[in-house]
Amino acid sequence: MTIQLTDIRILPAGGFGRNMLDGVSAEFSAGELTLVAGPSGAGKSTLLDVASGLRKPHEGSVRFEGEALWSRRRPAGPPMKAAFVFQYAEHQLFARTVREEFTYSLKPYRLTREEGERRIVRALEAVELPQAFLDRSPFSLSGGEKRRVALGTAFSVEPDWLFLDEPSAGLDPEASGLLTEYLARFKAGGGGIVVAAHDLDPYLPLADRVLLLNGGRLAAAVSGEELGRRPQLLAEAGLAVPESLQLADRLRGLGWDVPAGQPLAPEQLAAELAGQVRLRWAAEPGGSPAADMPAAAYAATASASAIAGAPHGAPVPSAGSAAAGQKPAAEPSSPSAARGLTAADPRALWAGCLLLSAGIFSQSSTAALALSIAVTAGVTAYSGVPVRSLKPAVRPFLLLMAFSVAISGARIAFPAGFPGLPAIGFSVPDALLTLRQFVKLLCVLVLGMLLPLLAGPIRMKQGLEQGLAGLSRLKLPVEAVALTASLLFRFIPLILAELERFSRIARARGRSGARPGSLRARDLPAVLIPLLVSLFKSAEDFALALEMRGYDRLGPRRSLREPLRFSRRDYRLIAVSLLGFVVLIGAGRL
Ligand SMILES: Nc1ncnc2c1ncn2[C@@H]1O[C@H](COP(=O)(O)OP(=O)(O)OP(=O)(O)O)[C@@H](O)[C@H]1O
Repeated sequence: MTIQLTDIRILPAGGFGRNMLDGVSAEFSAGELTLVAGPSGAGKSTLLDVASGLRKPHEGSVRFEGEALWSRRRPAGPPMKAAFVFQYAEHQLFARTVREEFTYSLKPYRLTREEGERRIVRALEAVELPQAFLDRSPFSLSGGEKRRVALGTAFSVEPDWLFLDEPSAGLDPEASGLLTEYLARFKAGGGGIVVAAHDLDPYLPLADRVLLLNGGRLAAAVSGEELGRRPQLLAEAGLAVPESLQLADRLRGLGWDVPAGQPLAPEQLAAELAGQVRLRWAAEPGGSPAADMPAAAYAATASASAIAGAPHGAPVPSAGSAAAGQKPAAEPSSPSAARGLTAADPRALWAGCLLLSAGIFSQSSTAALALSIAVTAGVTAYSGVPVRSLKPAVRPFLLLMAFSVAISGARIAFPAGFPGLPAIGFSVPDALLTLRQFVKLLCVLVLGMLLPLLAGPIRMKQGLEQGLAGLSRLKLPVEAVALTASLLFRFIPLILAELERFSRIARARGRSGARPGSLRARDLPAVLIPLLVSLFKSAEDFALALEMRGYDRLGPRRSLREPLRFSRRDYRLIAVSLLGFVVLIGAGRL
């Protein structure tokens, strides 16, 4: 069984910046542990999402057992019995009790009650959680306990594939040891494991393959053994050399015969060294330690302590040479690098949007509407906002438009001598009338959607506040209006993000038929209440954050942001929008 990724590309989520994954090809095999390493933001979690089928790539192919995993927007191909543990355990737990978490994970497998119970008991044993935890709320647990519950629910489904994102985050050393033991057994039983991790030490001894990512690109794909021999590859990919490899390197420098190749776990390394000490003693006449042994042993211990005390990730001398040529991780694009409209003053964007919308609304002839469409398309293309960011709102609008046009044009006439078959017809002029109104609305919708994508909710609110500041002298609640508008713009993406989170949970926990970003009707009963609770909680967090920032008592004094200032570019933007408005009005009168 293999999962094959070919030339995968994931475009940046907001439409700007570098690709989240850029031309990555990799293969994951059953019976192997693939370790995905890389600095923060390198694309590790995104790669796990793609490999497990949680996320459809924008470009490239994902094949499981030789068959494509996606057919258009839907998951297809042979079912992959996979379990996923997210980077943040709290992102995947939602039920009222730990038992319900297990029940939710096991439901798609239609097990008998006894079998389900057996799986739960075994999973709790594997993560060393007492059965009493079954009645507790996942949200009353500590970070490490939540992580154990998330791992336990993944183990309970006895998957063929395990995808683990930073699995030891929050785990104490004992639990981390239990996890690696479990993974070794899982792998020996033929299961495929893909782990994304910052802390490579626990997983290197088990790793068959290591993928090194940097800035969304695959910097190297090597076997665990090769990485043990060439730790400098890590430094070249912008990563610190893990302590286990640093220690092995130091010990080698001190004359110990540490085997090159697959990195050793600390206890394996200790056993290796102890074996060598015994051999040297045995080789001495009378079986006593060689004269230089205590010194060597002391040096080994000292170097181990020095490494332990060294700042995390400090390169050892031999790897340091490579570190000198270390590539920095790709810089995120800075605001000054933001191009075109993203850098514009939000007041200019508001003004431009209002002017063009007013021009579009005044249209009635078909030719003038065609001009409106051209203007909207031109502005969208110039803004650089990817069309796919507009799809979630535009697609349902187009459906509504098609439906309304069909209904408004439909004509049913019953013959005078009823009963008889009704005459069905279609009035093109009436349908066109509706179509024109909808096209105007569509253009304005698209222009309106560009605003928050270009300016971001905070700058939009600031723009409104400053732009309408003069009206506050007339005792108009300018600040409240600006806050309401910006909260609306903020809350809609939040609702969509929560929906996406629950859709991800559903798919990661066995509901493979669900489309990314959506929930199937049959999953709703289990997730609807937690989804609503989570949204109310977010609303409460919003309110609390606003209160803490003095929105309820400090008035304008609490604003610490730099005031916005118009630049030449903003005046040009308004002038061009004004010109667009005049042209549209003129076209409407022709
Ligand atoms: N929801 C999101 N919206 C916008 N950009 C995102 C989102 N999630 C991730 N990214 C961006 O995609 C890139 C890859 O992110 P990813 O989470 O895959 O990295 P990672 O290697 O797992 O990082 P870390 O080790 O910090 O978890 C990053 O540049 C990140 O900023």
